[in-house]
Amino acid sequence: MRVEHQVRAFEQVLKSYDGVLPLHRHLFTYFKQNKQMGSSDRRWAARYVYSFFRLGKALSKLNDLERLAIADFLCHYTTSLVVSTYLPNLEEFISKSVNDKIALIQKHYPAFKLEDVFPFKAELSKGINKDDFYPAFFVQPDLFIRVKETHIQAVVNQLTTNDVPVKEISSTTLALPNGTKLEQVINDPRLYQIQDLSSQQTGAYYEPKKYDYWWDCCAASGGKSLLLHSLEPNLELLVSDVRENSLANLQERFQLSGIKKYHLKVIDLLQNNDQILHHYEFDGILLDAPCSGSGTWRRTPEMLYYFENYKIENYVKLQKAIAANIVKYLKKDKPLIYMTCSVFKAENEDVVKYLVENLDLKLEKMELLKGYTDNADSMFVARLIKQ
Ligand SMILES: C[S@@+](CC[C@H](N)C(=O)[O-])C[C@H]1O[C@@H](n2cnc3c(N)ncnc32)[C@H](O)[C@@H]1O
Repeated sequence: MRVEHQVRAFEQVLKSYDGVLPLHRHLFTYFKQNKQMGSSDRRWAARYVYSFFRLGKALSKLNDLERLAIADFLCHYTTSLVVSTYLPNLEEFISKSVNDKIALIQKHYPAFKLEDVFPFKAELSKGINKDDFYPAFFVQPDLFIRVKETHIQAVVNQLTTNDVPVKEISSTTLALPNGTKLEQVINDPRLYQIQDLSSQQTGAYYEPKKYDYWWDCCAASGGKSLLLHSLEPNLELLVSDVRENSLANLQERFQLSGIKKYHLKVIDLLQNNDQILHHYEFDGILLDAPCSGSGTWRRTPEMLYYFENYKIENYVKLQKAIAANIVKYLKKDKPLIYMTCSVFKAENEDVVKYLVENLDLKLEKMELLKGYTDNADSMFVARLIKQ
C-alpha cells in the first residue's frame, strides 16, 4: 500500500472529526459510511488518528504529517509507512522505550516540550509525578477485569489456553492487552466485570457493613455498585442517575450478576428531590461525580486536543451542587465516598475542601490513584464522614 493512500485516508478521517463524539464512536460511523475502505485501510487510519491525538498540542507549529510521524513513532514499537517516509532517520529506533524515543525527539526537535502534550494550565492533584504522567499518554492502558477470588484460576486458565497474555495484579484483578475480545475467550460472562484498576481500588474506601442501606447516586451502568455489592452482598441498595438509558445497562448487568434486590430511580441531583427522597436515610453514599475525565484521557486521547480549560469550572460547580443536594440523606457518622476520574486539583482536593468547609462532613482520607504507574486510568477518591 502506498503511503499517499494511507495519508489521504488519515487526512479525511481527521477532517471529518470535530471532537464532539468520542473518537471510537465517530470512527465506527465513519467506516460504516465509507465502505470502500478495506480492513487494512481502516486499521491504519485508526492507528494514525489515535497516534496523532496522543501528541496533544506538542509541536503545534509543525505540519500535520510531520506531527503524525513523530506521534506514530512515539506510540508504536512497529514501524509504519508514515514513519519510514517522514522520519527515516529515526525509524531504526522505533522499538526503543518511550522515554528513549522522547529523548530522541527532543534532540531532533528542540521545540518539543512534553508539557505541551497535556497543555492544561489547571493544577494537577497532589502526588502526580509529571515525568511519569506525561509520557504515559503515548501508551494505551491495559484492559482490566475484576474476578471473584474463587474464580480467578479458572479465568486465568481460559485466557492462557487462548494465548492471551495475562498479568495477575491482585487476587481479584487481572490485566490484559487492550482490545482483548473477552467474549471470545471466557465462556461465561458472569465470571468477570470489566473495570479499570483504579476504579477497583476505590473499593478499599467504601467499607460497607452487613445490612447497610447504600445509595449509588451517579450509578450510570453500575460499575461502582457492582463493586460495592461484591464487597458486601448483604446490602440494600438504591441506584440512580439522571440518564435513564445508562440505568437500562445497569439493569442488564445486575441481572447477569444475579442481583435482584435493589431499588432504581431516575433522579436529577440538581433538582430538589425531597418529594422522592424525604424518608430516605443512608448508611453510605457513593458519589462518582460527573467530571472532566482527565484521568482517563489515555484511552480517549482526542480529549487532549479538544478539551478546554473553562470546562473544568463547570464540572466543579456541578460536583459541589450535587454533593450539597445528597448529604442531607446521609446518616450521622456515615461515609460519603466522593470520586472522580479527574487529575485536576480543582475537581478533587479543592472540592473536598469545599465540602468540609460548607457541609457537615469531616475528611477521613483521600487519595489520587495514580493509574499511570500501572498502565491504568487515574482516579481520585475521598472518604468523608457526616457529622
Ligand atoms: C462518572 S459517571 C458515573 C460512572 C459510574 N458510577 C460507574 O462506575 O460506571 C457520572 C454520572 O453522573 C451522572 N450525572 C450527571 N449529572 C447528573 C445529575 N444532575 N443528576 C444525576 N446524575 C448525574 C451522569 O449521567 C453519569 O452517568
